[in-house]
Amino acid sequence: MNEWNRFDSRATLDQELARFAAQTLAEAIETRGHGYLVVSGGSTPMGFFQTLSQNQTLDWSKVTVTLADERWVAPDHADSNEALVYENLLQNAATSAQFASLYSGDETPEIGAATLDAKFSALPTFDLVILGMGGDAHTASLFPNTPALTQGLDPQSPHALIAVHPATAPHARISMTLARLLRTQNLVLHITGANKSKVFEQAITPESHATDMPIRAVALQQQTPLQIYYAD
Ligand SMILES: O=C(O)[C@H](O)[C@@H](O)[C@H](O)[C@H](O)COP(=O)(O)O
Repeated sequence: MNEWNRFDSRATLDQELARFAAQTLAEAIETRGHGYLVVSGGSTPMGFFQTLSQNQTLDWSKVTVTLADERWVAPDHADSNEALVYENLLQNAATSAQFASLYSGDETPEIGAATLDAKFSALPTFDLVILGMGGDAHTASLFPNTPALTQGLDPQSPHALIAVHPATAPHARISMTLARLLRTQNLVLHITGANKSKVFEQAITPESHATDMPIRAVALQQQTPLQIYYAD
């Protein structure tokens, strides 16, 4: 179920992923009048964001962008994924896109998840979800060995959002559950560097467990085919 798309350079990867995203969103607008794109934070997607933001043929006013996860910080904080998306993706041609924030402003991500869960559960099937992965095999904010992981990886979870307190990364987080992330027409894992490729390969070996390597649950699920976009 995993299809690798390997590119010679990160620049080519960014261009091809931007082309795929734009084409997917254009088809969604054509068939149902609106496109839904879920992106991830971190450093990997910056070039992709900047490339996609320059696409002038897409009717961005009919696109909603949201995030797979968010750090529980105000949107003007340097570590906010929302800030990253505004500064790099919702620019140029893409300024007319709508953005659905995962940050409610509540004191904790637990309250935020409760506040926003109904809204994110009710969003239609996404057109494209683009995940990243950390060197510890977390994806979105589904971190290894966190109490919230059981619910986060439950394919039958009735929740779209959970609160996460990673022991190994800064900030409390809010994350989409795997169940919500998989309700998408297209699922992409965007990774760069030989180390991440090795981590992914290790996660899918029979000896690995999703509690230690959450990306395993994404890679081995049978609901939505996973496309891996990769460059060294
Ligand atoms: O908010 C976040 O941190 C992310 O959404 C997270 O899941 C990210 O995708 C990976 O940690 C990869 O991050 P890098 O691209 O920085 O390696």
